[in-house]
Order: sequence, then C-alpha cells, then structure tokens
Amino acid sequence: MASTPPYTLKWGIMATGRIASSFVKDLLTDPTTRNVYDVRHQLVAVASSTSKEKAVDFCARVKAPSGVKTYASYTELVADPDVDIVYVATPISHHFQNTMLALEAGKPVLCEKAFTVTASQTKKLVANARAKNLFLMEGVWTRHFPLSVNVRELVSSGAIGTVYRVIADNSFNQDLPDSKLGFADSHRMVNLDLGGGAMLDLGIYSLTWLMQILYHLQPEKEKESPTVVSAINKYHTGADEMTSFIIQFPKHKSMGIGMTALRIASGVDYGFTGGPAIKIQGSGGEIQVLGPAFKPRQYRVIKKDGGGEIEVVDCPFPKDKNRDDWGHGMYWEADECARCLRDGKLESDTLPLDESIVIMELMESVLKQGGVEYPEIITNDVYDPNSLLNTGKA
Ligand SMILES: NC(=O)C1=CN([C@@H]2O[C@H](COP(=O)(O)OP(=O)(O)OC[C@H]3O[C@@H](n4cnc5c(N)ncnc54)[C@H](OP(=O)(O)O)[C@@H]3O)[C@@H](O)[C@H]2O)C=CC1
Ligand SMILES: O=C1OC[C@@H](O)[C@H](O)[C@H]1O
Repeated sequence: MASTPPYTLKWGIMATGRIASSFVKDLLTDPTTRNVYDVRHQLVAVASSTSKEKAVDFCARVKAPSGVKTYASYTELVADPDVDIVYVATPISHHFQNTMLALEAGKPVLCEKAFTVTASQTKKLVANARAKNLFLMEGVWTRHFPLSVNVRELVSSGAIGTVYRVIADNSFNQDLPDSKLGFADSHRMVNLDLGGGAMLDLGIYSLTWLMQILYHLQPEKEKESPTVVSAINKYHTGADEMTSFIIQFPKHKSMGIGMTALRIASGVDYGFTGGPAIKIQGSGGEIQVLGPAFKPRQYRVIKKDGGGEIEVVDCPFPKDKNRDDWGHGMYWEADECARCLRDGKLESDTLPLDESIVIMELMESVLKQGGVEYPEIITNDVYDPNSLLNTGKA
C-alpha cells in the first residue's frame, strides 16, 4: 500500500449515453477493491448536448455524489476550471470535433474508440494535443486489463517462442429474418451518419489483439507498420456488417487475421465451449484468449513441449460491494489516465498516439477497400466549434 495520499483525477463527462454510464460507475468504485492505492477519481461535471435534465437524470442513474455540476452543452463542460480531464463518450462520428473542442479549451482527453472516422482526423488530434502539451488517449479499455498486460508480458518473455500469427474475431449475433440485423437503421451500430459499421465499433478489438502483440511488442527501432487486405459485406444502410482483414509484417514474417461481424457470433459461448476467438501462435506454443475480444476473462497457455498440459488463468473483474457490486473493467484505463497526468506524461505507453494513428490508417484502408463511405460532415478534418457535432443544434 502506498504511504503517500493517492493522486485524485477530476473528471468531466461529455455525453450521457450507455458507455458514459458504465465508465462513470467504474470511476465511482473504490480503487482499493482492485488493489489500487496510488490514484483515485472524482466526478466533477457531466454534460449533455441535449438538455440539463438529461445530465441531472444521468447523475441520478449512476448514483453520483451530490455536488456534481450538470451542463446542457459540451462547451460549458470544457470551460469548467475544475475539470482535469474530459471523457468523450459520444458516437464515433462526433469524436474528432468533440475532442478538438476539449483540447482547444486546454483540457486533456480520454476519447472513446474508435478514435475518429478517418486517419487524417486522428493525426490532427494528435498534432494539436502535442502542440498544446495536453494528454490524449484513445479509450481502448481492453489494452489496460491485467489480462492484456499478462499476455503481453508472456509473449515478450518468449513463453511461446516467436509469434508468427495472431487470429482474432469480435462478432455479435444480431441476425434477424429478411436479411435484417437487430439494430434499427438509425442506431449508431449501422447508421453511417454516426460512424456505424462493424469495423470501427467491433473490428477495432480484433485489430487491437493483432496490434498489441504483433506491433506494440516490436522493439522501437524495428517497428514495422503492416500492409492490409480486406473483404467486406455491406448492410443495406451502407455500413459494413461483416469484415475480414489480414495484416502482414513482411520484415517480421508475421501475419494477423482479424474478423468482425454483426450477423454471426464469435463462436459458441465466446470460446469457453466452442474454441477461442483469439489465438496467439508462436514457434513454441499458443496462447488462447477466451471471452468476448473486448472483455476477455481467461487465457490458456499451451506449450509445444508442455506434454499436453494447459495452464489456465482466470482474470476476474473486481466489484465494489458498496456500489451495487459494480465493476465493469473501464477503471483500469481511467487509472492509466490518472497515472499519466500525475507523472506529467502526455501519452500512455500502453496505447501510444503513434500506434493509434497506425490503427486508424489500417481501419481506413480496410473500409476503403470494401467501398464503405461516410458522409462529409463526419469525415471532415477541419475543426469547427459551432459544428452540429459540437452543439447538437442545427
Ligand atoms: N468501451 C466500450 O466498451 C464501449 C465503447 N463504446 C463507444 O462509446 C461511444 C458511445 O457509445 P454508446 O454510449 O453506446 O452510445 P449511446 O448512443 O448510448 O450514447 C451516445 C451519447 O452521445 C451523445 N450524442 C451527441 N450527439 C448524438 C447524436 N447525434 N446521436 C446520438 N447520440 C449523440 C448523447 O448524449 P447527450 O444527448 O447527453 O449529449 C448520447 O447519449 C461510441 O464511440 C462507442 O464506440 C460503446 C459501447 C461500449
Ligand atoms: O466497444 C464496444 O464493446 C462492447 C459492445 O457491446 C459495444 O457495442 C461496443 O461499442
């Protein structure tokens, strides 16, 4: 246990949707329930682009402590001097303009995945954060799980030899009769206006598994950006509903095979009975990761010379009994933000900004090869504080 008092990070929450609620409930859990003693979190403000009532209702829903400020605009939130960092929890379509709004107001940002709709937008966010000396991170929570940390360490230690291939799938079982999916056409999962489609929302997790092993662990001097080929089936809205891609690292002789789909599932029971959705294959063995690619719960290590023995490691998500037994797993990325801000770091070593740019370039290429096109208002990379995406008002 640390003897100095924990560093407190004061959060401002932009948007009041589903993931904002899960994230804030995680912020409000006691960090010691996950054995964290060096940092803690305080919710200071919540903003809805729609109305103050929505922000007030949100606070009630997450059982926020009294005194949290509520705003009816994102502009008011980013101007609040008590806010240390802004969490952007809007649809993907809005991330570029909303993150820029916060950076322009001098606020560090944690922005939900996918970072943006285009690579050019991500590059502009990164350039702006760097120019202003502000912390910025893409919110790919899975990277910060102890499970991911353990698996990366295992691979680095050579536990399964040289890794030559990673296979990862993140697919949702949303098939309905008449070629329909279980989302209304207006839903952010399939609506092009909101950056919808399997790749940006779910495929990013498959790509995360490929990249955190095959790219992130490469020594800095040998970092090799991969080439990519893809195949896409489109939904009737124009968004991608089934997307597969192969990334290749010629110098390292390695490949990653990524899949995502809205119509079928990632195997029976996310791999617990039907085979894992993530396999990390090396010259000396294999690591299998079980559970949904965005929230896996177990990994298995099978060594070539292990005589058939399988090491099974469960990685639970700590819950806080005093917060309705809540604990989703987003607190680890929040802890990472707190440690970075405490230590004066402008980016995380776990998901560096240059890596987010490479990831965004890959996703853009995957979608372009499949002919997916998003509307101009959400691909535009010119910041506009008065954009409908910032004000919510036409
Ligand atoms: N890390 C994870 O596990 C998950 C991450 N996500 C990511 O989080 C983001 C938000 O997803 P989610 O919370 O499920 O989405 P929701 O639709 O539930 O919420 C989005 C919120 O954004 C705000 N918003 C602003 N403009 C619009 C608009 N035109 N249409 C809809 N909402 C708008 C709204 O809040 P308000 O009216 O208050 O401004 C709304 O409540 C996405 O980027 C998604 O990829 C989503 C789910 C899981
Ligand atoms: O990020 C995500 O992970 C969990 C899914 O339920 C959600 O749709 C997606 O946005």
